[in-house]
Amino acid sequence: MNFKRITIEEVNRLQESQATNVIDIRDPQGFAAGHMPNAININNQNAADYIENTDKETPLIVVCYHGHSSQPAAQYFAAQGFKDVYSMDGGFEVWKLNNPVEV
Ligand SMILES: O=S(=O)([O-])[S-]
Repeated sequence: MNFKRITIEEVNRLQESQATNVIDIRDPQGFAAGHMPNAININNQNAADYIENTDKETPLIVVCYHGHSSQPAAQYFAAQGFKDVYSMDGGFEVWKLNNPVEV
């Protein structure tokens, strides 16, 4: 199973049309300073739990700073059985320019 790259515009459209899960793989400090609405900060400590307890049919959007490290992470989550996994191009650094940020 593979992941797809998605633009921020496509994320907005997807979230308008259906429920999604957003995971943010940045460091806790970066996450605490601001993140996408409803994003969950995922790290090596809580990833297994998240995988076990999350619906794999719901599209999963993986976010990092710039959209680079989210790609191997998205690949990993796809390999864990998530059906529809996206790596967000541009990452949070581009998201925050024009989109809501939650703290
Ligand atoms: O690798 S990254 O800078 O996109 S987090």
